[in-house]
Amino acid sequence: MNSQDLENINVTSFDAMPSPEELHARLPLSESAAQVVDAGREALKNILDRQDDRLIVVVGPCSIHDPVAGLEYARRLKALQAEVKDSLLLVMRVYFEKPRTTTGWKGYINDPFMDDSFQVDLGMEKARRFLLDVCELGLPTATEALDPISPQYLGDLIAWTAIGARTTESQTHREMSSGLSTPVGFKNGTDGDISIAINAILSASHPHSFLGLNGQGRVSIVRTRGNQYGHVVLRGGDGRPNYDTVSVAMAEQALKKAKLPCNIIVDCSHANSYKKPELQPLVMNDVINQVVNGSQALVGVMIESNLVVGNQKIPADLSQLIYGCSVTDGCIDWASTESMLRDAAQRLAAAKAARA
Ligand SMILES: O=C[C@H](O)[C@H](O)COP(=O)(O)O
Ligand SMILES: C=C(OP(=O)(O)O)C(=O)O
Repeated sequence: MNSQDLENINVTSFDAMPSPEELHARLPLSESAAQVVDAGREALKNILDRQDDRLIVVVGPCSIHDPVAGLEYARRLKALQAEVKDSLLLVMRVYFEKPRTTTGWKGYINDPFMDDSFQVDLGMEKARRFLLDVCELGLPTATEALDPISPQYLGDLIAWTAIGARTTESQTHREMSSGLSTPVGFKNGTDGDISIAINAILSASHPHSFLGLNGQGRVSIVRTRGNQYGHVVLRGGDGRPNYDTVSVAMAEQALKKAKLPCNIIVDCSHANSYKKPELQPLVMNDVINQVVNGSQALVGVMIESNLVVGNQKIPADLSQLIYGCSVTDGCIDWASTESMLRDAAQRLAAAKAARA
């Protein structure tokens, strides 16, 4: 017997990917996109450092599956940005990698044509093209980093990163976060446990050495500095919300006990709205009340929003897809998004004026 008889028994093939440098050469970062990414990251860090009193709003589709609809969404969000920019820092959710509870479509990178052809090489290229387009419109982007290799391909176009509820406890994701160039929001677990997010912030703030890929696509020992901009994202769990004042105060106490900055973002979707998109405005309203009433810990919100309300199953005949409607979690529609963001901006501006 030799190694070949014993290894990769359950692997059917290895198909080579272009290296991160090859993809960067094909779709280079433009000067205008670079300015947007850099300014977005700086603004996020300033909010986390309390040098900027605006609220972070990570808003956009649960997942990108149609770049045409995604860009239409981005254009609308960009127009709204001008109106609310004094109170809100808008960062568009551009999620390409979906962690599934069991199985399901795993996102635009994994299966860009939604036909189980899994053309990951094209998915990565299309994802990079889309991020470039959004940044060039003038919007900073947010994504979930699920695959630890993807940031080498896309990281220069991202301003904010989430580690999801299913991976916050994973050492691989904590190590990766320690080297990411963006602030990183760690979700509480699907069972509602926030201690794993706090442990993740602590772990990611330290240097790590681990296996990864360099720009040439060569397996490397990655040595990181540690990321000082980790924070908690409360998304509810175990069928219960955790955005209320008591839950936020408990999260704040836990952060203080761990000697970490008290920076909390509330995800208005997922278990905080029982996965019912129409409840997201109520969650957002509650968070704005808390901020207006003086909460020091709440620095942002996340909203799952699309052109059209709700979600749809991926049909066998893709021509039947509803334009602008999520194929993963349900989203609020554009009109509700606009009115939620305008309302929040007005209330925050009025509270600031009253304090002045
Ligand atoms: O935000 C997305 C979903 O909640 C997450 O990917 C899990 O989805 P699933 O339970 O439908 O697999
Ligand atoms: C998967 C997501 O969230 P969570 O990790 O909180 O389930 C998401 O925001 O798309």
